[in-house]
Amino acid sequence: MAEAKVLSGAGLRGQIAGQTSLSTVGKEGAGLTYRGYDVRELAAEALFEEVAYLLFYGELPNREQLAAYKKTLQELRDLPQALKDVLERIPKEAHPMDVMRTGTSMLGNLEPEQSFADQQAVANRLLAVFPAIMTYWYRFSHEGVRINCVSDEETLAGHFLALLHGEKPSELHVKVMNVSLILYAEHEFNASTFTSRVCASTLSDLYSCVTGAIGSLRGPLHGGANEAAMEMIAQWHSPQEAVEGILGMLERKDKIMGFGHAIYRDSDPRNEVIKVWSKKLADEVGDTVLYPVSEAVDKTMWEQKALFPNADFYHASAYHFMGIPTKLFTPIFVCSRVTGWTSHVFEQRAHNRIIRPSAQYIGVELRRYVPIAQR
Ligand SMILES: CC(=O)SCCNC(=O)CCNC(=O)[C@H](O)C(C)(C)COP(=O)(O)OP(=O)(O)OC[C@H]1O[C@@H](n2cnc3c(N)ncnc32)[C@H](O)[C@@H]1OP(=O)(O)O
Ligand SMILES: O=C([O-])CC(=O)C(=O)O
Repeated sequence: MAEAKVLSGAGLRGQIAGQTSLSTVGKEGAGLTYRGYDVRELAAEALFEEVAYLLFYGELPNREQLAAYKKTLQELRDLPQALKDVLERIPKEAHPMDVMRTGTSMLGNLEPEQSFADQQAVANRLLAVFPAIMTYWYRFSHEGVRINCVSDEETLAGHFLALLHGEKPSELHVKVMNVSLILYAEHEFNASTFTSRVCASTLSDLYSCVTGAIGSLRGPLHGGANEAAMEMIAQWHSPQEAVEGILGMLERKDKIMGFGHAIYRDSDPRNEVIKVWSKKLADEVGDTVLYPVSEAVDKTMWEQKALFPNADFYHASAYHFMGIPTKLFTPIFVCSRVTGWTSHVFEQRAHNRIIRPSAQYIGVELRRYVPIAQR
């Protein structure tokens, strides 16, 4: 047996667990890059579809390539009837992340990945269909409406908002959703991506890799934090109340959702971007509570714990200002991160060895079996 090193820290922190050419996270002076591009530049300039193409194919598309890729995705938006039937049977009280997980799994039964040669087609299908999975279930179970899963919207950002609200979204909202999808697209070996790579390393199919990743993203320490942050800030009616609330939570040693990070040490580069857009949306809706409350929490966390808002914190208020129900926040993360997950699966498959670390045994020493009558 190969000799294994015992790790000192929990959570595999600081261990290099594989290679990627997709992104860098927290690299000195670089913040967050996707295939060498600064995420802040991409968020300012690019379309989410361009970023998806970049992750999948390694380079930004030219005008023709982008037009063709957008068209491919547009043509894949509709849901098969059997999937609609399943979504109609999921109760209103279900968590939408469970709906996304079930939707992915059901599609994997209806349109299985026949061979790894199909992997890009499956990734495109999932990317194109997630907004409809989420909104078809949501609007059927909450409003009794069977929506048309196809829209005239050119981009995935606009398409999602159009399906959710049943009307053409404003330019500002499409822009912010596009930025949000770019910010969430890829993040190296985070928990959900690592889940997808572990699954891929057994040579499993792409739907299984994505289903596992959704389960992993669901938790409040990972993607679920945007929803948890919203629930937290929504309870305060003024910055003063928020400061008192946070101080009380810190006193009780509660985790403050939307703050801190496993890799970044003093800021999350995605935060500065979404914070600006959240402020613009606050001004648009004439908000005088939620944004000031968020800023008060931000300031107090820095003063008290030197903890900074991660990508999730100002996403909460930004999504809220766009009229998105809180329980749909984390599924939007899925709509974006599916690009990162599937790109990682492709990398894993291209240079695969089954991921199988060792454990340090801390249980009892070898002992003899005791017959049941003698116990
Ligand atoms: C898109 C994303 O997935 S970003 C992450 C989203 N998750 C959240 O926002 C949940 C809240 N944050 C957290 O739970 C953590 O910061 C994590 C899970 C993101 C990272 O966890 P770790 O890598 O273990 O954090 P780290 O090692 O920096 O923690 C250092 C100390 O700060 C504390 N701390 C870290 N984050 C927080 C927080 N949000 N609230 C209160 N205390 C915190 C830790 O408890 C730890 O204290 P200790 O040394 O007394 O145990
Ligand atoms: O990298 C992480 O641990 C979590 C994160 O920010 C992400 O997945 O976007």
